[in-house]
Amino acid sequence: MQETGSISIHTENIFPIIKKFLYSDHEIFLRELVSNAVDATQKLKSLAQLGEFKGELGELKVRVTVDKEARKITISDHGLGMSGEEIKKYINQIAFSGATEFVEQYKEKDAATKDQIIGQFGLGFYSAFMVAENVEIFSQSHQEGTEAAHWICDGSTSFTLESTEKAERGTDVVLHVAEDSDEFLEEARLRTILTKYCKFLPIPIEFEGQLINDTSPIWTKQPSELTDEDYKKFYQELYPMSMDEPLFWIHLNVDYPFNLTGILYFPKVKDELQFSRNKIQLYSRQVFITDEVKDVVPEFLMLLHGVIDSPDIPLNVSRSFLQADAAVRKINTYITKKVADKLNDLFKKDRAGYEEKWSDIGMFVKYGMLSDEKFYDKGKDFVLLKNVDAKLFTINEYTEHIQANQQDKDGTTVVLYTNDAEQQHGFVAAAQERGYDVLNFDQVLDPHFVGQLEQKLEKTSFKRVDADTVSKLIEKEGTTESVLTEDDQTKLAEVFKTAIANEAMHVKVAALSPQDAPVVITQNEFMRRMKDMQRTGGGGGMQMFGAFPDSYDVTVNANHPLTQKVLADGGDKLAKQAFDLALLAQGMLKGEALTAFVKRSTELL
Ligand SMILES: Nc1ncnc2c1ncn2[C@@H]1O[C@H](COP(=O)(O)OP(=O)(O)OP(=O)(O)O)[C@@H](O)[C@H]1O
Repeated sequence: MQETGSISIHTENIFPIIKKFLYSDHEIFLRELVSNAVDATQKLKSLAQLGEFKGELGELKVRVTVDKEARKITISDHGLGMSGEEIKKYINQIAFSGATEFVEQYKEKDAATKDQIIGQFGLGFYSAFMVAENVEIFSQSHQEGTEAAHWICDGSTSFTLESTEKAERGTDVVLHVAEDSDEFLEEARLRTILTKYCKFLPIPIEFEGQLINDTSPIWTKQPSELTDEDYKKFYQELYPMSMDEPLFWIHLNVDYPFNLTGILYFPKVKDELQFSRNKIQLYSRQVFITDEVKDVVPEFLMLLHGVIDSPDIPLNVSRSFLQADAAVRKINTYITKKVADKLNDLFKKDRAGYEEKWSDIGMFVKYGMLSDEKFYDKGKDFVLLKNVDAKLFTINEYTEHIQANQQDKDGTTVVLYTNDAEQQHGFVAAAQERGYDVLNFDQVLDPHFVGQLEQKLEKTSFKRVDADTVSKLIEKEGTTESVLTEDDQTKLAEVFKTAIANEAMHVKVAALSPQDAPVVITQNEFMRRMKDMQRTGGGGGMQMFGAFPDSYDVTVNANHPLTQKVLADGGDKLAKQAFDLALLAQGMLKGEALTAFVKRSTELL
């Protein structure tokens, strides 16, 4: 038999279009052809299992070889093969119409969407023409009594089909590599592509005599069959460059209402701003698709590593469509829930181990709570708050811990925190002396997290320890009486104002305990937060706060022996000294002012 013919498709010359537009992604031809070979092999295995194929299966390997001299790449399988009629049906019709459909969709899209389609659309068999000027198929069907067939085509709509001799069952696809695709004749290049896309395919893939893949990666197995070592080993396999072991992992496995398996690893995070290059890899039936999993994995979990395998993730559509896709949304929700359950489980079953890992997982948890309401609802039970003594509490435990001592006169629980325990040491110590507890909120996300907790927790407010003098941080019933008359207080304030001589420092005299410091410099919590937000790009209405210079409250303690001495003395030297001491305690005394202070101190001594 010999036949030449013309393939009937709607678009003439799809070949140049595909070749031109898919330039950046030519390498996927190999993924497509090897996947087809694997599919054909698996189909034959299924037929054998069903008893519909009774012959010898033999060794079911897919072989890829390259002959640089002859400019040939060959992909051979021992799968179910095709008869001449089947080639006409599956290749001439299905493969070509798939490519036509692609081009039609593609032509309508704008440039940005085009970029996204590339690499997500399985172009199938036709992608061979991105690198080959001629493609041949030699195929022997598994069905007894069929002649082997030989098909040749140059990507245009005409083809030749003839019968041939082929000893073994299965299909050889031979690519005659085009002039402009020399790179694909390099063994190293082909090996890299195979390793990228075919590393976990379910049928052995041999390239130039070497096995490329692990046919049963651990995500396809049951968790009960696996040990911790297996998970760690697989992590190494996924990220050979990674130095650290993962902290823990989640084995995903769901078959209804969508199909998904995979393993998500929690990595060790060295510092918060280090964004990892190890990304989650997305597979579809063990074929690598992409590591751009945005939209499939919730944003806050992008820091995780691992693999997700799902045939239900539509790969042939654009990004905007993906976001709206119901299956993708469900996958998102499922993953979020799984991660929350795992964390909750770790927390419940091994509190000590969980606390040990907290410095690494704290950021995920807080980020998750901030970005996802549902995650907040779960996370509030296992998020931990650390105090300055490095003790960890859940939110409930903490509220209970401070309730008795840190309620103000209106019954609001006041949570005190520091964002820099070193710098605010004086304030922290003063609060602790009062029996107050102080939390450490010194991570990048903490300002936002404080804001969120304040909104969510009833009758609770948050104050940074240096937001006010210790007696005012939590306002209780009953006030301390001043030992000074009102006249004296006004006089005292004047002395300090003159001594400080700075518009940004608002002096006020208050009756604090004699044990408190003589002078305390604070920045109002509200004003400070507004300015912080403005600095981190809060924008909008915050602009006006940013425009103000930093301003501070200087509280002079009327009941402290030193301030009484200042009043008796009348001069501003002592006042200046007391003010500078307060600045010094906060690390705000610098440069010339510091030199002047040291000089004055020596004189006073
Ligand atoms: N190595 C092969 N052995 C047997 N049949 C094959 C082989 N390669 C391709 N085919 C047949 O040709 C058809 C078309 O292949 P093509 O790769 O274009 O599309 P597909 O595999 O159906 O879908 P996809 O676009 O996801 O790759 C296949 O469905 C299959 O029936």
